[in-house]
Amino acid sequence: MGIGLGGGSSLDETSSFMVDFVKKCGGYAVVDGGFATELERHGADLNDPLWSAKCLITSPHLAKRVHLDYLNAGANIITSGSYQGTIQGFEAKGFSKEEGEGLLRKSVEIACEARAIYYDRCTKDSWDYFTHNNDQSSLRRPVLVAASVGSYGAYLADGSEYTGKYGDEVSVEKLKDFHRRRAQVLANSGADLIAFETTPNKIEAQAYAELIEEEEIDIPGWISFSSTDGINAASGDSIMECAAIADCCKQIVAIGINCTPPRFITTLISSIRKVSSKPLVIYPNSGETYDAESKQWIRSNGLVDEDFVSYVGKWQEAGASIFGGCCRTTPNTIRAISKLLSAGNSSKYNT
Ligand SMILES: C[S+](C)CC[C@H](N)C(=O)O
Ligand SMILES: N[C@@H](CCS)C(=O)O
Ligand SMILES: [Zn+2]
Repeated sequence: MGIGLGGGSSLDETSSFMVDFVKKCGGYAVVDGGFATELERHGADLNDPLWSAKCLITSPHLAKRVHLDYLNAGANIITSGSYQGTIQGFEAKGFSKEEGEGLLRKSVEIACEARAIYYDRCTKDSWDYFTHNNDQSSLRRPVLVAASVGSYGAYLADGSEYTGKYGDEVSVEKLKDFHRRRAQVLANSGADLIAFETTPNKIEAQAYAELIEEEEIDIPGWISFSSTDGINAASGDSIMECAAIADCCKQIVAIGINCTPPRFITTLISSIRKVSSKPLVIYPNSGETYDAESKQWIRSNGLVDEDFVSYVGKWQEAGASIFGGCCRTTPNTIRAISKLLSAGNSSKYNT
């Protein structure tokens, strides 16, 4: 059972959802890292139009394992394997619409099962600890399951989530039609929130915001944007204009930047802060660049986990409160982020 608001929650409850969750987690929350990256580390071949969503068909056990890896590393929010899983994409593989919808639901079920396993272990561990130490300090962390929605560009599987250049024929209406059914299915899947990830442009943010209102999507969500220059969204649209669209939507409870090099994040946070006071979720990639043709990441500089983690304090100072990693980050990254933030928290309480 999740700790989400569930259907029929009031707008007031929704608007404070993420603020309350972050408070409950101790003033910051940790998101998981690269789902696809960790699947690959376990041997999955994701060279496929469905990319990480391929595992929903071929290796659901691995998906559960990856969620558990991230929970064990300290994540408070895990994102489902539905990023590049679309009903259209499943149909192209020969599945029926109903089967495609079933695979989307399954992505959330797998994440919920991982959370249940994690909770069970925590209960057992803390009971063992309590009986031996008379201390309840190892009680379980709060965990949300976020249903991932990748952009239209992700579905195109040509890397256009990093360009946002969809062509003149792609309108807000067309994007709404593209995303409609998946958003409805995921909103009713048992997820606590929807994560609209790696959004490269303004029209897609507009499409999400309108869809949420029109379809009465009644679970909270976040919209996070990609950037390739640290100033604008990936398409070149102003990040402030993109964030302002997300800010106007009541169901959107956090705004973010993901799958963007760490070195670009601080300036983007400052820009978003000019137009929104909603919680900010930051989960950059490793700093490498994605080559859509070979489906490989190309190393652009020598960033390693430790370098990534050294930025986190600056992002917190700039006003973000939810931190994690995206592509090419691993449970080690998430473990290091968790450690750093909890050390910061205990030093606050000790001074
Ligand atoms: C976030 S990107 C690395 C996902 C994969 C991309 N949409 C592709 O299919 O090439
Ligand atoms: N969370 C996604 C990637 C977003 S860019 C995944 O790893 O499947
Ligand atoms: Zn990513």
